[in-house]
Amino acid sequence: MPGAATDDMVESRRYTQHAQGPAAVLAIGTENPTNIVLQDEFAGHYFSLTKCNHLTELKEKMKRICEKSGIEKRYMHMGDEFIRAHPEIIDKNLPSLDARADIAATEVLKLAESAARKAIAEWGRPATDITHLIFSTYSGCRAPSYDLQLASLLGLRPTVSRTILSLHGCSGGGRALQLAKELAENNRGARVLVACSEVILMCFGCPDVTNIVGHAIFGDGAGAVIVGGGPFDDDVERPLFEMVAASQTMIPGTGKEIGMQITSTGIDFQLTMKVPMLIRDNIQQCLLDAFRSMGNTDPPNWNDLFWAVHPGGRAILDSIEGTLQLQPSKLAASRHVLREYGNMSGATITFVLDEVRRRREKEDGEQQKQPEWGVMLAFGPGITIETMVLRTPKPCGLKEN
Ligand SMILES: CC(C)(COP(=O)(O)OP(=O)(O)OC[C@H]1O[C@@H](n2cnc3c(N)ncnc32)[C@H](O)[C@@H]1OP(=O)(O)O)[C@@H](O)C(=O)NCCC(=O)NCCSC(=O)CC(=O)O
Repeated sequence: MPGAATDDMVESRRYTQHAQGPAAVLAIGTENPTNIVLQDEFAGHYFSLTKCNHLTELKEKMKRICEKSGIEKRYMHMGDEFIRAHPEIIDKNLPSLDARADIAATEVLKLAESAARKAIAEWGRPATDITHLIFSTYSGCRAPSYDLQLASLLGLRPTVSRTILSLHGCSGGGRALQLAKELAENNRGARVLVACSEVILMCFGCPDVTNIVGHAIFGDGAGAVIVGGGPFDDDVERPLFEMVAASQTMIPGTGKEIGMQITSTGIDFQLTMKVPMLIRDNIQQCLLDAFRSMGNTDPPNWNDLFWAVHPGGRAILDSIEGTLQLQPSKLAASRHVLREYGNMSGATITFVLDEVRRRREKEDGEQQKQPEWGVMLAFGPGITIETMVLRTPKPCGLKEN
């Protein structure tokens, strides 16, 4: 029977097990395959590769989409040789899930490992100090899965607490970072490795009108982030973004607007034309809710913030910029990532965070300081919007209290 002393012990343990202050991003690493696909050559290449040159109208539509995509290049593991070796990938009448899953098992892990090693090197502490691992991908088909394999490859401790997130699509990175924040803040000393790794191999196939936008914008990439709460090891750890408040919202009745389904012929996906408009119509409320959850009754001027927005597509960035009346520079990091890498689904947001901090460091050198407060936004099936309020940490020596 628990007595009073036991209650006190439990309460005191609950108190001492919390971190000091909000969790923070402590390091970021990214990786892509070496194979580059140029966007202005993509339509011709893709229709030849899939043997669909006879679909002339669709091919012309693909060219128009590529021109308007805001993308210059993407990275893709899969090339011509792979398709020649696996003709079932482009034949809807043949099962191809096994072949896809075999290759993905190697490539998803390889990209994640490289991104994670970069993040750990930047963090500066040994990999064995990682207490939690969250892995997000839409390419997982097996157990034990990528989380366990990555933990082994990196030499993490056997007690590392692992979680795998599956098929969250482009919101997977945002979700993983929110979970990492919760874990870091509720477990003093926790250091959470978030790894997001995506290869389009699982989805690649012949074009149709529902998937043509996806084939024109998705690419391969992996991002890794180390998240931890205070106290920090001031000799080594350098917080990059404080993760102040986070929330997830779904837009009711929009389950069919972004969809992914595993079939014997790979992942079928669709994106409807309503996606940019639905995000535009709901984004302001998500932001207001996020700031009100922190006790701010007056929302900030959106142009006083820095922005790390998942570049789901050029039209999504345009619609957010338009509805919030953002200055063009505000989404520059997101547009840069879209231009240089395309949409790498759940991994993309880690590239955007990396780009925001790179720009901040450059601007700080030039004395054009970025705003202290910012927002991270990611979108995925649901439609789900992941919102996180971020803050630039004060330089060492200027810390409050
Ligand atoms: C595709 C675009 C680059 C096209 O640019 P514009 O809209 O400016 O140009 P546009 O209106 O002339 O459209 C060019 C052609 O594309 C067609 N088109 C546009 N959107 C389409 C869609 N979703 N499905 C099929 N076709 C589409 C138009 O009808 C038009 O055909 P025609 O020329 O024949 O008239 C843009 O609409 C865009 O960025 N859309 C958002 C893409 C998106 O949904 N991303 C979310 C990814 S999912 C994600 O990030 C989360 C996740 O995966 O989980």
